[in-house]
Amino acid sequence: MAKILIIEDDTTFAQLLEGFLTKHGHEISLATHIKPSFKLIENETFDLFLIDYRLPDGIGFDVITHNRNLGISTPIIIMTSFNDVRTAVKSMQMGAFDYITKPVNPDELLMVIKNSLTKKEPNNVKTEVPEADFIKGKSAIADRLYEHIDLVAPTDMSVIIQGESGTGKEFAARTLHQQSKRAGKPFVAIDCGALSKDLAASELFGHVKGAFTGALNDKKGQFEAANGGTLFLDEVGNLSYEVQIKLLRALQERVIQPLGSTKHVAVDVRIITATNDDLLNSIAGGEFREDLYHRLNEFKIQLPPLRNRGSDLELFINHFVQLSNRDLDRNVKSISAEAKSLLLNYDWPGNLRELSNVIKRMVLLTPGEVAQVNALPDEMMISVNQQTMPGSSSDLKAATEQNEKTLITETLIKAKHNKSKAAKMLNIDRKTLYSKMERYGIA
Ligand SMILES: Nc1ncnc2c1ncn2[C@@H]1O[C@H](COP(=O)(O)OP(=O)(O)OP(=O)(O)O)[C@@H](O)[C@H]1O
Repeated sequence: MAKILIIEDDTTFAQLLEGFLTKHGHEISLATHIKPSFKLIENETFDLFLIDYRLPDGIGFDVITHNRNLGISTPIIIMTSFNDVRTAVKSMQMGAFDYITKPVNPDELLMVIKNSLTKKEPNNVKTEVPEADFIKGKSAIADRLYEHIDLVAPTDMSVIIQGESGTGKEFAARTLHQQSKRAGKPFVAIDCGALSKDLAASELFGHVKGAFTGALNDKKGQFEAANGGTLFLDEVGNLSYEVQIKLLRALQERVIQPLGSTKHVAVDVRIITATNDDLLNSIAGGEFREDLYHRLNEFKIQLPPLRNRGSDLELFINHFVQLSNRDLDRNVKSISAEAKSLLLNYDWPGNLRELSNVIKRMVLLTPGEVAQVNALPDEMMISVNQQTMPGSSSDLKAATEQNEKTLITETLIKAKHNKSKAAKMLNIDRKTLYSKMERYGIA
């Protein structure tokens, strides 16, 4: 049983969730707005937060930031409409545990809650995933990527891994460590996006008792924990300017000074950093120190977005189906042509993380051996159709075709892919619907 705070302004839906989760043994508190929820969060201890992305007085991110500043590392699940997925993936960078798209599927919700409760680690220290759960891919772009990794791994060079959210930067960092002389020593991964400004220095460099209010005992920092090994700083661009100065010093002088201590501790740590953004923009904006950037950027690895990985997409789909079969005790052996076509044509803004979530959901919703298109989020189809719309806005024929295509897609969704029903709703016969679907490439 877990104590869960739901922040959702749609009260009917919130009560539905409350009833459902109470029935599954959880204890639920409800809030409809962000501000009053802060009071609850400060006064009570929860095991999990389930938060709507759009709320009347803010967005789900505000709660993430609030918790981070208070040093609260309770997992957060963001509930978002599919249209907000692009921004929701950002919540992952900020330390939210997971997201789930609306309309919320009850089985999926239970699965996501179970995952986040079992992996309840402080969200700034990342949990390790078994190596067998990863594959490298076979495309030319994957070959080039792993050539670079093989080349730089055995050296002691600092590496910046750049890539969109969910492209597998942490996996790349772990691979670098495993292929280095430091493999027998610790690999410590820190999510700088989930660290509050105040806690970042203490987390990295440690502190002595009494260094600040709340420092009740001496604490070793992650630099010391990683001694002899590799320290992976994810979202390094989020470190404050003061911590950047301390980090630069640690790298240049190979010593750290815990907060409140006069002692210097020698450390031998290889630094690998990751960033979603081009840090050069942050340098130009004065938020990131140029000297630190050059110290960190002895070698740069660019991770490609999933939409540019060509044939790897299909490999990843099959890989995630196998993992999901194992984890969810399912037996999905194939994917229908319609569903496959959607998966291959969608542009995956949340990259491997989004793909893994969508496949997990698909497998969960497939009791038999063949996954069908209705196990995929409906909005994926709309998004794919919008991406492939032809013509410019001044081309009347193309515009009419676009409207027709969108209308057909949306009606098919409303009719739960029953084509006879969809044809009736569109006031055309089934044959015409089939020929139009074929013409517009609607799966
Ligand atoms: N090569 C891979 N094979 C299989 N799964 C992978 C691979 N790389 C990443 N993943 C999966 O994709 C998800 C995102 O990976 P990861 O956390 O490494 O991405 P990231 O780029 O560090 O994300 P962020 O920018 O949000 O920190 C994880 O669930 C991970 O298990």
